[in-house]
Amino acid sequence: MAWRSIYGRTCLSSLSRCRIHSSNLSTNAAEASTSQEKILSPEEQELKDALFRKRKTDWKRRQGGQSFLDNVVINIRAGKGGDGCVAFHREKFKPYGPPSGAKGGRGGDIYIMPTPHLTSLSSVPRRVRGEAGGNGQGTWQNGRNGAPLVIKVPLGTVVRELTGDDPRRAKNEWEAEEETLEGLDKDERRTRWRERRWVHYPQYEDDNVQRLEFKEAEWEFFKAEREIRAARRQREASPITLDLDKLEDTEQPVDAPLGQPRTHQLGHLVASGGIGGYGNSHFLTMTNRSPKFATRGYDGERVTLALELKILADIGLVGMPNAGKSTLLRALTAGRAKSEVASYAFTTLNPVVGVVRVAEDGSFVGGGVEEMVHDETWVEEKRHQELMETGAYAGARTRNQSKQSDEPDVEMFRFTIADNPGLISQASENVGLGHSFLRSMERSLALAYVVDFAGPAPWDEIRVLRDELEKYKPGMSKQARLVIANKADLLGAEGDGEDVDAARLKLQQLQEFVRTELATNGRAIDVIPASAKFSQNLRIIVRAMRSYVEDAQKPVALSLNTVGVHSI
Ligand SMILES: Nc1nc2c(ncn2[C@@H]2O[C@H](COP(=O)(O)OP(=O)(O)OP(=O)(O)O)[C@@H](O)[C@H]2O)c(=O)[nH]1
Ligand SMILES: [Mg+2]
Repeated sequence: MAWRSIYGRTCLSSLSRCRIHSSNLSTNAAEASTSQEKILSPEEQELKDALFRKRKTDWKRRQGGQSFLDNVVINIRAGKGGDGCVAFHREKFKPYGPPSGAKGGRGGDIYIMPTPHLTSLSSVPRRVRGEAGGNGQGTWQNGRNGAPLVIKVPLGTVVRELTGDDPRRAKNEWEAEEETLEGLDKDERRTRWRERRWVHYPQYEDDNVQRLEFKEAEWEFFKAEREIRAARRQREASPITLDLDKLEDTEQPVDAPLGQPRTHQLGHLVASGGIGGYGNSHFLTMTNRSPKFATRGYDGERVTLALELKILADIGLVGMPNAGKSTLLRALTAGRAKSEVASYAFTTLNPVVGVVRVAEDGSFVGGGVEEMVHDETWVEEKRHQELMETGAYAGARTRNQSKQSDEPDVEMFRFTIADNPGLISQASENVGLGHSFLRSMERSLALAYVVDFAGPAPWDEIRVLRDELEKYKPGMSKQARLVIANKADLLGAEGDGEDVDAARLKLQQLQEFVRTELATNGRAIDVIPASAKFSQNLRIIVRAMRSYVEDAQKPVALSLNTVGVHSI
């Protein structure tokens, strides 16, 4: 403990030194930057911003999509079995009692279970060690079993066991033992092998190994171990793959230690604990009345699992950069989903999920205010800052206070919606941000194309998006149920009849394109003109999205009981 605290103090003091040092640095840097800002002309500033954004997107692209999703590799060791015991019963007037050494307990199993309370894999430990079984004791007392351990992961986690020569895989229990025996000659190997498997009565080891009974027991032990190894190899041939996107609330009986519940919600078994060793009473035979050896417990299974969290949003937004996906997400969630909005391409670098809460009358939280403008984030921040400085917020009501008037009273339904990075032509060849982020949408219940309706040919955008979805995964474009023609406010903005007619014609053209060229699973794709920025037509979008989610959830609810559970 002493060295720990000393170590801690040293670290802290050096840290605080660093902080002082860095704060000096930052003041200098701030001074430098203010002086630089003064010198930069607007064009230069713009160029600097553009370079910064380019660097940001390039960096993201170099990640190869790995940082879009939560990916972790965890190393699991189930508990070791407890050792058997060598003991003899002793009683008054009974100096040579029978062997009374009992069995060791079983090592704790490791389970994995999805839970709705987690949203990321950050809290999942990278190293998991199961509880070891207790050693057996004299007077026939078996060791206690190790308690099972449940690893909790967020709903929507995909679990894969790493096998073969994957460099991230840790050695399994047999390979680990083999490694310790490497380079030893035959006799030494045999001695080590015995040491790991047998417990001897004090000072009887040399005697034991000469005895015929021991040799016979060793041979039996060897045969049993061979079977265990074969079973393990067989298990490894079908690696664990689990798709944990459904909650499980079934209780399973457990072999828990005394004082713990007999049934537990465990989830899926991923590593079994080692079997406990036999006590010397197990080796009692007609010929060997006082066996002076017992076996040790087996190591628990060791597995390496790769966990990947797929963001499970009910609706995924797909669109080219700048189409207004992030603005739409903010508008639908009343600004609660903090997705950045700006007028340059690839503002959004990671998927962002928001929750849309719908009331019985079809209105949604935050959607009651028709005139609400969702502008670019920096513009909004600036506006807020100004209002703050002028004191306009002094009498403002809190969210809860304003709830009664602005928000629907009863939330009847909620669904999640994911804003994604922009998808562009040739994304499959790693242009733009690539298309690996589509993984997070693979399992969305429905996809919605978001296009810039004010652009010259919104149908071309849809064509590109559809092709890229198909290149990522054939058939994925059939998940699309909706086309949102965003920025409709820019058409017919002059208010004269001609403009409005032209906008109507364009909408008809778009609908015609969608009807004739987009493949569906026998369902019509809706086309809804809207303005995310000025919160127009959003209720219709929410109603449509709600119906897709309800449609998709019906068959899921029916097949809940038939979902295959992987057991090992
Ligand atoms: N006039 C108008 N402008 C909009 C509308 N929706 C979004 N915009 C503007 O379009 C620009 C891009 O919006 P974003 O929401 O960042 O677009 P995005 O699709 O998320 O872009 P990326 O994140 O780069 O893929 C911003 O300047 C928005 O203010 C709209 O309905 N009308
Ligand atoms: Mg965006």
